[in-house]
Amino acid sequence: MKRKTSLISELMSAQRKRLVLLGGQSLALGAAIAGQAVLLAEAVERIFVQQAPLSSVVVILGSLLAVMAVRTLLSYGNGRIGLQMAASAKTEMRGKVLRKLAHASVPSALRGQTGGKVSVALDAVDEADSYFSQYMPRMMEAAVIPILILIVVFTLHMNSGIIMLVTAPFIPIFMVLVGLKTKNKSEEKFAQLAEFSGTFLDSLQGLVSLKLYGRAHRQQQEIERSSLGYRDATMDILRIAFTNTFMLESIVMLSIGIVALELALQLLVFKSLSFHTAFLILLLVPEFYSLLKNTGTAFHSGRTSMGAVRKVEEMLAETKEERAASDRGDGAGKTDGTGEIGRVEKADKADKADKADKAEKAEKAVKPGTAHLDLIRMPPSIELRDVRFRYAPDSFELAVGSVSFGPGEQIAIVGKSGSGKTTLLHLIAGLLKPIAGEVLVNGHSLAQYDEAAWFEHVSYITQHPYIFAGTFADNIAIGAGRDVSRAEIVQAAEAAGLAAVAAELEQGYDTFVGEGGRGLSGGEKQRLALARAFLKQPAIILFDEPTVGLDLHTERILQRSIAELAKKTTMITVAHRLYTIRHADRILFMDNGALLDYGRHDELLARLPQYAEMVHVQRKGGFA
Ligand SMILES: Nc1ncnc2c1ncn2[C@@H]1O[C@H](COP(=O)(O)OP(=O)(O)OP(=O)(O)O)[C@@H](O)[C@H]1O
Repeated sequence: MKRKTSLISELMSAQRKRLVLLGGQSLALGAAIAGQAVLLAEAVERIFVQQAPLSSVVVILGSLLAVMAVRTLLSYGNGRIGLQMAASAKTEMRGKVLRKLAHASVPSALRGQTGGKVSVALDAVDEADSYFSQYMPRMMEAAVIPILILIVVFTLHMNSGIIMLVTAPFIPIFMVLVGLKTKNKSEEKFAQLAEFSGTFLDSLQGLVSLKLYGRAHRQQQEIERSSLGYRDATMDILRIAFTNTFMLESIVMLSIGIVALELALQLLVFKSLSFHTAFLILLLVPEFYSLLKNTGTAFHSGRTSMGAVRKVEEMLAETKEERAASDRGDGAGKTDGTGEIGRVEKADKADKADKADKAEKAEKAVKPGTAHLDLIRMPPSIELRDVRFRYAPDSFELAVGSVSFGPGEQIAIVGKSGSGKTTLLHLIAGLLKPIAGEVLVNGHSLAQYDEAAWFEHVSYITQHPYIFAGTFADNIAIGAGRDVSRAEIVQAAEAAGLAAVAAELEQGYDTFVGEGGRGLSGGEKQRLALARAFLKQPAIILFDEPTVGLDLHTERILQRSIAELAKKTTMITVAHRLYTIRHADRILFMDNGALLDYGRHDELLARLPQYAEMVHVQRKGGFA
């Protein structure tokens, strides 16, 4: 049998008490099975062979009923323990998956299909059920009861014991052969299911675009292809399951037949066996094989489950690797540290030594995990020190030199599309980790801060804020991260210019918005994000200014709200409007991943031709 997955070992070791109980109950079950056969053989012998009166077997029949009841209770008990083990293992597994997904870095969260991840978190975890609810109890029973029956048979009649001993291994051997095949097929099935779920969800989310671009039919074919792949993988497993059952039944019937023939010969031809012994053995033999056969069936579902657990394990390992990579500062976790980055750093040896020296000093100054104490000085000073970042080894590289922002400064990041503005914003937010250099907050590396403590001070207003299915008020309240009163929500909404929007809603602040509720326009969504920020009162606001033109009225409301919010915060804006740019304390001009220059509007206008050109273009476009 293949080695168990380490996740299964981990989950099983948490269930030690239940396993011991299962072992104990299985032993008692074995004794009940043997006892039941002994009592039944005795009753039949007395009634039919010795022709004894019924009154003389009343005690035996009463005991038989009692043993049968105990046997039923013990079987039920084993099933219950199995279900309990499955429930707690699934809870643990799902918890692990959700924790990993929740703590994944931004690049790894964006990687892969959402539907595939959902399928692993829900379906694969559910499929793991039978490993604990069926496979483990049956395996435990198979490890104890058949041995007990064999001992009884050997003491009664050596030949029958030998036949059972010789034929029994065929069942586990067959199980292993089939099981190995099933596990591979099961892994294939889950890969197919994840692909199918991913394709389906992607198609649903992009349905409008697919229709507009006439790609709906192709996508339909794609869904059909992946659903057929899933069907075929499932059918393969079912085919193996049916063959498995047929083969097991055949082996069992043949083995029982051989033992019965041998008993008949000894009883009738050689007359070396009493009816009582022969009948008792004949009662025990089917129990013996049926246990092994049930184990075979459970083994099949156990292997299917292991394939599913393997999928969960892969997902957990993937996230672990990425975390390890991002902790090492490998950017998106794709670099191996010996590639181009290594070469660049070799060429820059002196600089690197200097940096290492500085990093060591910073390390000594602040022990990891204690740096959040320095988040008291808010808004903080932020410094970028030779920050470099890359999504993947051969992809776009961002390299900003050194620049620092004082507490409460208003920073605008400008540049052409694709120049790295959002990437820089994410690096400052700590959503991406630099592959070289560091982002310092209040003089300490951002990497040393407790992530949750840092995020408590940050609000990030993207161009497409997430609106979840809930009321308008709930969607604002999420910004606070604590219980807030209706008055506070209304105040935040008013500050963000949302009061009029709320007044127009059918049920005001209690109107359902988001999925399945009322939709919101782009401008309304951004104002909702601003309202969240008003509630949160962060020390740093990262703002991705809308590129699409808003109407003048909305634009004014937004500007007023942002100016109000900016009073007590460091605000870093990916700016597209000349108004924002001109009012910034400092403008960072990005070009193809490099920070070309920074300064105030008039300074850049005087010394950076690219900036002057951008301003000129914007003026012509009427953005000013
Ligand atoms: N998750 C990602 N994986 C790989 N490359 C990425 C990823 N996100 C962005 N990029 C690439 O990084 C470069 C910079 O992207 P970024 O979004 O920072 O630019 P930007 O200046 O904000 O652009 P825009 O103004 O159009 O939003 C682009 O070439 C983009 O293709």
